Amino acid sequence: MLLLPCLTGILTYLAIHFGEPAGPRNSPKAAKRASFLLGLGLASSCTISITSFAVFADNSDTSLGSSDISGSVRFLVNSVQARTIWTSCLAYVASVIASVVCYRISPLHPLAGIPGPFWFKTSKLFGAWTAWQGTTHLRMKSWHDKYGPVVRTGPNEVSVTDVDAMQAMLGSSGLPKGQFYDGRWDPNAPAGSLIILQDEEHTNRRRLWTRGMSSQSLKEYEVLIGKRVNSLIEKLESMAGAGSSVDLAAWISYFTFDFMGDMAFGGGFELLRDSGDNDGILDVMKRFAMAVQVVCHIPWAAPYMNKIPVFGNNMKRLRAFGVDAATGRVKMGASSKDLWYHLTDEAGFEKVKPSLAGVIADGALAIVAGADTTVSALSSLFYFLLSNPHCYKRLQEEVDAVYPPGSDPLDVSKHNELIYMNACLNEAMRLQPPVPTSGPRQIPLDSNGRMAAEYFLPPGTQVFVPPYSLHRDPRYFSPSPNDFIPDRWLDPTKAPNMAAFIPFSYGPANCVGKALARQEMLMVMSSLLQKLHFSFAEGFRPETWAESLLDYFITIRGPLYAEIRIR
Ligand code: HEM
Repeated sequence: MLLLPCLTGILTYLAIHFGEPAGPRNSPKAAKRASFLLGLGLASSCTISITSFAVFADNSDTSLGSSDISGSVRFLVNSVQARTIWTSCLAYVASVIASVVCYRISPLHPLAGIPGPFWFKTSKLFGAWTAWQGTTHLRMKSWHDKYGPVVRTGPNEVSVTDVDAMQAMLGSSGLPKGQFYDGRWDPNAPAGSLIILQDEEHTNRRRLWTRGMSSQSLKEYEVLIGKRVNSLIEKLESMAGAGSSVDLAAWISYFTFDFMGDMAFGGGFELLRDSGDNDGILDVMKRFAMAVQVVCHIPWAAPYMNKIPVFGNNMKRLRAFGVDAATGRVKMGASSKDLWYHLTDEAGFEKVKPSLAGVIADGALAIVAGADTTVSALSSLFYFLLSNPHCYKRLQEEVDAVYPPGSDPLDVSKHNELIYMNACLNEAMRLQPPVPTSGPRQIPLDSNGRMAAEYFLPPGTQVFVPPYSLHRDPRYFSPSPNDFIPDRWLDPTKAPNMAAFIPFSYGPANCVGKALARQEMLMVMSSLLQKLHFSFAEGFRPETWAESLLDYFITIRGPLYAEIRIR
């Protein structure tokens, strides 16, 4: 009797698999089609089972057509037909799942030859669970250590840490973003932000960003950065003293969010002034980042997830924040050529005026992408400097030479003299890249596939190039790839393979804010080190910092307690 639902289950799977229309698997459209086929298969298998039961068994004491409600309930619980329905359903569902899993682990699957962890080949749910735990970067690293430079990390997904494949994956002739990014769409927002756009839309929007990040634009932002750096120093000075214990990571985040608010919306946060996040917006962003990272692994679930209040509410609050900030900026008008000025094309370079909805989405993106990443980089830099006092001492000497007491540490014309600081910053971003796994690219469905090392990747495969694994790969960063050694960036005879260093990603969708981030980080580090001295706070266990770092596309951090003294 179970044979029929099992056969229907296998047939449904084959219909879903071979009838796949052109378009990404797992996309909401494909999910809808699969749901329809599954529903149809389920109904058919139950009907077939019941009919065949009626033919072969004596069912005289029970009636399927009963109009008495309590009788129907009794029927569903007790009757032989009901048991047949339940068992048919279970057999059907089990056979669909078994067909999917068997195909994915079978030699027939086009990624069958690529090594990888067994369970992750069977379903993306394992990837989603790992994402929820924030440990994707660590798992990927351990898999690359075990299986080599190309690892199968999902049913139709691989991770590649081979620099020779980098150009083909991320470079100018590289791949479009993967369906992973579909999970970042807010279905209720009228426009998406730059990070989720593709093709021409991406190129057009990116042009506005590129103008906003030109060297001339960066000059305009110096004043904004300087103002917030001075507020940060004032606040830290007021807390300084022997025995002080200040959460440096939190204070640096107040600084970066205040600055990004100024730059994107002409204001919006006053975290430094308030000495904290009174409105809880940072918390909303953190919870949003966590939820969205899970959805990205199962993008077909995005429309359903938005209906779950915890997730939907965070998205709503974030959207409301963007709209409020934008409304404020429009009312206030331009006081300087901030990012908003460029994103709205106030200078009138574009033939078609950018939509307000797109600018709002990008303003919010600037804050999430620009502030959080910079805090992670700076906090990690402090962690490594305080853990390696000889490096701290050498950096302090450089800052004292370039910006002696009384000189202006915000003078960016001296940034090219900060050679050791740049090396320290590179080394911190190498060991703890603020975007540890980054998002995957995808081999287009209408292409002939690509090669990665000796493996063929068929159309539709998502490809991760995870910075955390790449940056700790002994082939590219030796000796001691897990140690903080800024000198590796200074000695030309031991120069690391720069192609393997991708904290800002690589290619046409790399970080558009890279130059701004570097300028901002050098300005704030020079100022802090000129005026203050830092050490780990009494009783703080530094190892808890590294343990606290979780991968939610951006990095979520724990506290970093330091004792601060005025120099
Ligand atoms: C240390 C600081 C930073 C790091 C490490 C960093 C890293 C990255 C990475 C790895 C990506 C690519 C993500 C992907 O593959 O989808 C990215 C994209 C992006 N970043 Fe940054 N970022 C930093 C600072 C900034 C700043 C200051 C801004 C300015 C607002 C910014 C704006 C963006 C934007 C808009 C994108 C999307 C680019 C696109 O899709 O074309 N980032 N960033």
